[in-house]
Amino acid sequence: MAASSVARSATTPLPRHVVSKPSHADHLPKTTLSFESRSGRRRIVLALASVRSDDNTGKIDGGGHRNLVGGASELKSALEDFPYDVVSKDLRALPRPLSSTHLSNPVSDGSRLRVAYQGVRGAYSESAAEKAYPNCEAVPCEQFDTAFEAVERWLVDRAVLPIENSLGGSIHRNYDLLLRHSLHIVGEVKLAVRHCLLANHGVEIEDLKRVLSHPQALAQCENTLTKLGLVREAMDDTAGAAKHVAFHKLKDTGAVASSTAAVIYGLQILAQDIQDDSDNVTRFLMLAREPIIPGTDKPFKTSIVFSLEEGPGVLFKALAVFALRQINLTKIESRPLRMQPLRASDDSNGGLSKYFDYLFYVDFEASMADQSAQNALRHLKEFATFLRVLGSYPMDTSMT
Ligand SMILES: O=C(O)C(=O)C[C@]1(C(=O)O)C=C[C@@H](O)C=C1
Repeated sequence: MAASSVARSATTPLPRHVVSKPSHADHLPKTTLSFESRSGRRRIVLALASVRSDDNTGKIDGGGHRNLVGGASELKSALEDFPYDVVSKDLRALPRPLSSTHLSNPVSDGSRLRVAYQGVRGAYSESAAEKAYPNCEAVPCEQFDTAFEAVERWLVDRAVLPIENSLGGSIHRNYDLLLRHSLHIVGEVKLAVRHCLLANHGVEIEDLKRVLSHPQALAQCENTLTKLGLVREAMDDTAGAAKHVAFHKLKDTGAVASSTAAVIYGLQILAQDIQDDSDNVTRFLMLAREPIIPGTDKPFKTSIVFSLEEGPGVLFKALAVFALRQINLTKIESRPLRMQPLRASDDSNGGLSKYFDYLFYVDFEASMADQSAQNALRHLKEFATFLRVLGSYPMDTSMT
């Protein structure tokens, strides 16, 4: 927290109520009060237990609760309860993730490409954003939806979000959001994910009873965590789990996260490479407001989503449009058609059957600039009830 002070004036009264409650991912204490300087430049955030700011005498000093001058006694005692000293200066200086409430407040210095990712500093998604866009300004977002919205509202230029992992499988939420939003896939990036078991200094592996992490990360370390007999608890992201363990100085709880998160949050690494397979790779999508012009100068991939009529062999027919043209499919995923998950239809026995309705997401190895890809999609359109091209983009052919 900065050491400047903000005086209270008649025109800028202190807020009477709690400004925001932290989300599951925000492990700063229970309540956050924000104060803005009159110039609007400096924002001071006090994170407290529940406080009424009925102080009408003094000023709040941003240097910390020990410097609080002339404030309400309630505020003072609340600040005393707040475990301030568990947070290092660096930890407090970290950017707070964007939440949907921040989305009406655009900030940009206009210089570096701003790239949204889900999680807090030290998340694998941050590394993926930096790999996809070297020298970018990686912008943390609380949720996947927030990252989509941040691009749509021009708060950031791109988003980099996980879509599948070689051990844990698909990140279904992002498949659903791809359809709900109108962003374009402009690239992909693969990241080798090497998980560590982190804990506070002085804690031994035998002391641990629980472990916190992102559900995908917990799933990728299933064997190790089972062997250790640890109770798993889901958090919004791996680095958020590390931050929580550090902030609360937990002694019986570890986190599954990256070695970068260990450094940022001052934790020790109890075990390295704890994922079930050493080849653990997450594929991330690069998303933008505008599509890129597909080329043929390098290997391209195209991602589409479609739905089909109910009937024998329709999915076979849909996939055949690619096989007929020697186009290789790299991924197929089906998701419930949420607007209309069940369809009633006359069945051959004269009754009324109910079918689940699906959306099919397919990635294929061809550029939309290739005639064969255009022909395949024209063919598919003849019987698909819905078809959207999500993007045609250069393949990440690196080994990670
Ligand atoms: O929690 C993180 O650090 C993330 O970046 C999220 C995420 C995911 O959603 O799959 C990304 C990569 C790993 O597969 C584990 C977790």
